[in-house]
Amino acid sequence: MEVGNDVQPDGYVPVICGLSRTKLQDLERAWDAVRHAKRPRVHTFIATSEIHMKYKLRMTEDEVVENAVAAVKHLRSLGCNDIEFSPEDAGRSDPKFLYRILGEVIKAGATTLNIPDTTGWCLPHEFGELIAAIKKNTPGADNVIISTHCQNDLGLSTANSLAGAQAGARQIECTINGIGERAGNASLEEVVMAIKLRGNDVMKGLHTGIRPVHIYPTSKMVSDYSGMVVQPHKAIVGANAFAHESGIHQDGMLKNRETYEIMSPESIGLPRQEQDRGIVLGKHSGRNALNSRLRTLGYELSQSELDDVFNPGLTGSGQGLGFKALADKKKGITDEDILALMNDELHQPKVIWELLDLQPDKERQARVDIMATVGGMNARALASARAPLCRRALLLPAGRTRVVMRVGEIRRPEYIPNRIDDPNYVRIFDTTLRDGEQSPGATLTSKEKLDIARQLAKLGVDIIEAGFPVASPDDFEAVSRRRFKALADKKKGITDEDILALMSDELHQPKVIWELLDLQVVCGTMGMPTATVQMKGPDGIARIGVGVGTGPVDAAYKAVDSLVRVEAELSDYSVSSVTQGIEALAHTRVMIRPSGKMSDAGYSEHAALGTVQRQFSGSGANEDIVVASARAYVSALNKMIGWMSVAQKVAPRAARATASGGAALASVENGSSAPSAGKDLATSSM
Ligand SMILES: CC(=O)SCCNC(=O)CCNC(=O)[C@H](O)C(C)(C)COP(=O)(O)OP(=O)(O)OC[C@H]1O[C@@H](n2cnc3c(N)ncnc32)[C@H](O)[C@@H]1OP(=O)(O)O
Ligand SMILES: CC(C)C(=O)C(=O)O
Repeated sequence: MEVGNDVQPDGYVPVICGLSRTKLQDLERAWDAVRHAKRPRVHTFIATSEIHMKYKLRMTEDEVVENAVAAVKHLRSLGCNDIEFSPEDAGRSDPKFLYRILGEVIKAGATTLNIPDTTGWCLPHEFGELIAAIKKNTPGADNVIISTHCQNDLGLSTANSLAGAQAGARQIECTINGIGERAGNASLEEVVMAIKLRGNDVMKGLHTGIRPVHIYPTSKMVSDYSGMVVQPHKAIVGANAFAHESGIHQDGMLKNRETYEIMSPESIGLPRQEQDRGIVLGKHSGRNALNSRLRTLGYELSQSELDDVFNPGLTGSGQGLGFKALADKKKGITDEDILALMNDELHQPKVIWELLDLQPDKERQARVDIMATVGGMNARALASARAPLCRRALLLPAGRTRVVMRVGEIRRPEYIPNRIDDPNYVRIFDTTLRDGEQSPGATLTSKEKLDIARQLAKLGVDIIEAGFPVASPDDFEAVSRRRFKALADKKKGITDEDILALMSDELHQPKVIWELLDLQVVCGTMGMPTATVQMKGPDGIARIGVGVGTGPVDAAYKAVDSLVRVEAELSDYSVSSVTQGIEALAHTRVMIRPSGKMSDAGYSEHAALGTVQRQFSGSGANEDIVVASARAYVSALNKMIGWMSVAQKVAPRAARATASGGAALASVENGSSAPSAGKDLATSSM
């Protein structure tokens, strides 16, 4: 899908927007980046608070108004007729000055007025009053769209955005997972779901065009790509958002899920087994939750049997370890734990499914052939699961539920830059790719940005702010590549710059330069942890490397380093389990940066931090934590090598910076029979 040009069957195509200061050079670059989109928009801004004007801009009010008006007029003269203007730090600006500057930019041709609470200073009632006052006192405000852009410094960004919409704003700027500068931005998923659930009853019918079933996959993608982990208790998309730990809640959930859930996980694209109901068995669980899980596992217990399993100490049977005692010792009780608890002659399950055949295959999959008698009829099914989950596989057919996701009815009015025909429609303006990427530590490659933009289009966001084109060649490319195919179609002469941008596009894919084939680790209390890896290099030849480290992961990384031979420092490493239990899938994220002889390489400009060394993220998932860790590391190394090869080709500044890194690579190459990343840089940039 060519984001910004391909029209979806219902007529939807997102607006593609680029951000720009009021400087002519920025404006032209931004327009150049977006103008081939079907619906191009430029967003220009200048600060209006006393503190920003005096210390940052060193401009008077009159000069600020003059700059703003000139910028909007210049954009009009370039042919841009969808123009958004923001008075930066509006939340701390004098409202009277805001009415003045906003009135002037409307006269000059602005179509959307965005009101940023840049420092997250306002309380919800204040921000709502500010929006209402702007609508009331700004000449011409009735003929434009008023928008909100709320930062989260006091944790109020979602509340402020909603207060703004209730006061008349019809565009909300937000980011996926709420990522952004400092404490982040209003989170798209929170804003959208609040409007979806409460828009009708308490917000006078407000609604959006977002398709919520795409929320969870989008959140996951942004988190994986940016390396910004979502906190477990984050509203809507956090790992615990639909999990229930305590007995009273679990009991309620089993009786009716609306007792503790105001939306279903399926509605945001997170499938859940119906009979699970998000119940996490643990020390706070009660009998009802335990009994429900036992039934799912095939056990039908009488009340006294259940009491016995739940807490043998209480029933006086005193036989074995009960559920409560086990839960006290262990965080998170899995099906395997329960099966072990029940591994007692007294508690054999009723035979519902009978195992006929079990066949582990080469890919460590177990296939089971099972037979069931359901309602007097014989049924037979084949199921498979990864070894060692043979038992799980047995349970699959009984437990599987098909989750049907409904997109729901979307009422999206025709797109007119300064008008919304439906008075209650709120446009969703996503700024993940610009403001979100301003999160210190977040890095996104062009390919990742394009993937996210595609996902945002699936989600149905009205406007995608794709970047700040003047910031760097990378940012320009990230905005403009959304329409490159269309550019090639329309443009008669493709310039060198176009070709370089396209080339960097190809090279920017985190393509597999080095591939991890096999990994074996020996570790324990005796001796040194040692890892052996087999990897396929850029020349397609498989080689074996060995490393000794302080632990198994360190040893694996050293083994990878012995083959890849680029100098990288691990700046962050985290591991989380995707599912519960001993067989849980480990999900590992790493961040690396060039080091040693290459430490001069990979610099780029960051809005908040100035010149910063780029970091490269990678993630990997596997049942084996060391394999997951090695995959994440190799993926980050591939990204770093890919980025540096592009930097050498398309960005003169980066090329200077990478010169010493390149030399280091070349010297490695000379002394080694393995192909170095340097050789790959040379060949892949041809
Ligand atoms: C609230 C926000 O999120 S705003 C968006 C923040 N995003 C970014 O900054 C994107 C990344 N930024 C960059 O790459 C760089 O800062 C650039 C390319 C935009 C500018 O780089 P430089 O020209 O080297 O300027 P630098 O960043 O050092 O300083 C900013 C300059 O812009 C001026 N400026 C800031 N905002 C504006 C504005 N809206 N309109 C005009 N000038 C502005 C500042 O006063 C300062 O001017 P000075 O150099 O005369 O003192
Ligand atoms: C550019 C503006 C809208 C901004 O990001 C802010 O003020 O926070």
